[in-house]
Formats: sequence, C-alpha cells, structure tokens
Amino acid sequence: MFPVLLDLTDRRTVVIGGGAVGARKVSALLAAGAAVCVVDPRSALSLPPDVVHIGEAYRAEHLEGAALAFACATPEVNARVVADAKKRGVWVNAASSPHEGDFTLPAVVRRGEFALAVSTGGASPALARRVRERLEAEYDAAFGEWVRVLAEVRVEVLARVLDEDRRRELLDGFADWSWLERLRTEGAGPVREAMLARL
Ligand SMILES: C[C@@]1(CC(=O)O)C2=NC(=C\c3[nH]c(c(CCC(=O)O)c3CC(=O)O)Cc3[nH]c(c(CC(=O)O)c3CCC(=O)O)/C=C3\N/C(=C\2)[C@@H](CCC(=O)O)[C@]3(C)CC(=O)O)/[C@H]1CCC(=O)O
Ligand SMILES: NC(=O)c1ccc[n+]([C@@H]2O[C@H](COP(=O)([O-])OP(=O)(O)OC[C@H]3O[C@@H](n4cnc5c(N)ncnc54)[C@H](O)[C@@H]3O)[C@@H](O)[C@H]2O)c1
Repeated sequence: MFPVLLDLTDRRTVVIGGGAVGARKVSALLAAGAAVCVVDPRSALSLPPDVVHIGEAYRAEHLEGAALAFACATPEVNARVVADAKKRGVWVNAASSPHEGDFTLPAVVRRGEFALAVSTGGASPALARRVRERLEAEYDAAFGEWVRVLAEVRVEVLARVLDEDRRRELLDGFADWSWLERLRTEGAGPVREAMLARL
C-alpha cells in the first residue's frame, strides 16, 4: 500500500449506497472539500445539504467524470461498481471486499492542514479507531494552531533568510516542542511574534 494525500477540492466523487458506511465516506469527502454525489434509490436518505442525491439504482453511467468511486451498497452491487470503475479507469474503494478495490480509507485526525492517518491494512478497523482516539487527545487544537503559525512563519523565513544553513536552523528550531508548550500558555499571536523576532 502506498499512502498519499489527495487534493479532491471540487472533484466529483461518487458514493454508491448511502447507508451507514456510505455516510462515513460522505463526511470524509466533504471534510476534504470534494463535490459529493450519492447514488441510492432510497428516498428517505438524510444527507448533508451540499451532497447531490441521485435517487436511482446504480448504473455504470453514474461513474462518468468521477475522480473516485466508493462502493458502499450490497456486496452484489459493489462487485458491479468495482468492475465498471476498473473498466473506466476510475479508482474505487470497495467497502464489502476491500482487497478488490484500489484503495482503503484510514482513520484520520485533522487539525487544519495537519493530518494523521491510521491504517491497519484492514486487519482491525476497530483498532484504527482506537489509535485515532488516542492521537486526537495528544494532537489537540493547540497543535493545529502551532502548525498554522509555522506555515505563516515559514513563508517569512523563506522570503527573508537567504542563508540556507540559517534557514534550516530556524525552521528546525521552530519545530521544537517547547514552542507548543509556549503556545498553550501564551496563545498563537505572541508565539508568532516571538518566532518572527528571531529572523
Ligand atoms: C477508518 C475507517 C474509515 C471508513 O469508515 O471509511 C474504516 N473503518 C472504520 C470503522 C469501522 N469499520 C468497521 C468497524 C466495526 C469493527 C471492526 O470490524 O473492526 C469499525 C469501527 C467502528 O465503527 O468503531 C467494520 C468494517 N470495516 C471494514 C469491513 C469489511 C472487511 O473487513 O472486509 C468491516 C466489517 C463489515 C462487516 O463485517 O459487516 C473495512 C474497512 N474499513 C476501513 C476503514 C478500511 C480499513 C481500515 C483499517 O483497517 O485501518 C476498510 C478495509 C475498507 C474501507 O476503506 O472502507 C473507519 C474508522 C472511523 C474512525 O476513525 O472511527
Ligand atoms: N468498510 C466498512 O467499514 C464496512 C463496515 C460495515 C459494512 N461494510 C460493508 O459495506 C456495505 C454497506 O454497509 P451499510 O452498513 O452501510 O449498509 P446499509 O444497508 O445501511 O446501506 C446500504 C445502502 O445501499 C443502498 N443500495 C442497495 N442497492 C443499491 C443499488 N442497486 N444502487 C445504489 N444503492 C443501493 C441501500 O438503499 C442502502 O441505503 C455492505 O456491503 C457491508 O458489507 C463495510
């Protein structure tokens, strides 16, 4: 398996089957800024407002223009989705038989641009969830703030510090955990100023 981070902003993604598993995929896709379409003949689905619901039984044409497809209906329907997607060169996630798809989903901790993804390769999704829960406590909101400040300060370092050794020394120094502790007590603004004062 090859871990990557995909930019799905405004890309068409199609989830076939809007049950419990499909709904999890929909939330993850919306969090990534994707354009999400759910194919499910059930009329009583409660989907988030930005999701397009196609209230039909799945047909291969639903995959048209999709960057990714998620087969989350019954195993029989999913098998068709996987075969059709492969024929069309659309990458597909297969909820009922993961190893037949092209990719699986990890459990994710998100803090702005910072992301931790946990996979057990299908060995134990329940364990992936527990590891995520542990990491969520450790990598809290303050950690996300730190990453945001680091992104802002890094732009300044790259623009203003031309000596490469000095740059590296500064950027490495700003990634020291002591800054996180300082951010917890003083807040993001003062930490940003303190970093910039070192340039
Ligand atoms: C990460 C997460 C994201 C997501 O849902 O997409 C995810 N499963 C999550 C939760 C979860 N899923 C299941 C349970 C019940 C307990 C258990 O079975 O352990 C729990 C735990 C819970 O709900 O607490 C049941 C289950 N899952 C799969 C099967 C089919 C099979 O194994 O064949 C079955 C049995 C179906 C059945 O028997 O009916 C398969 C997959 N699930 C994966 C991902 C992929 C591998 C990830 C990995 O191993 O690291 C993979 C391979 C395919 C895929 O990409 O979808 C999400 C974490 C959300 C979070 O962070 O809390
Ligand atoms: N990956 C995982 O984490 C995981 C966990 C549990 C179950 N599963 C598997 O995922 C699948 C879905 O599980 P669920 O709990 O969400 O089931 P569910 O019954 O809640 O949802 C399935 C949905 O598929 C829809 N559907 C049925 N036929 C369809 C068709 N022809 N076209 C489009 N949609 C159709 C149904 O209307 C329903 O809304 C199952 O195959 C199950 O084995 C995967």
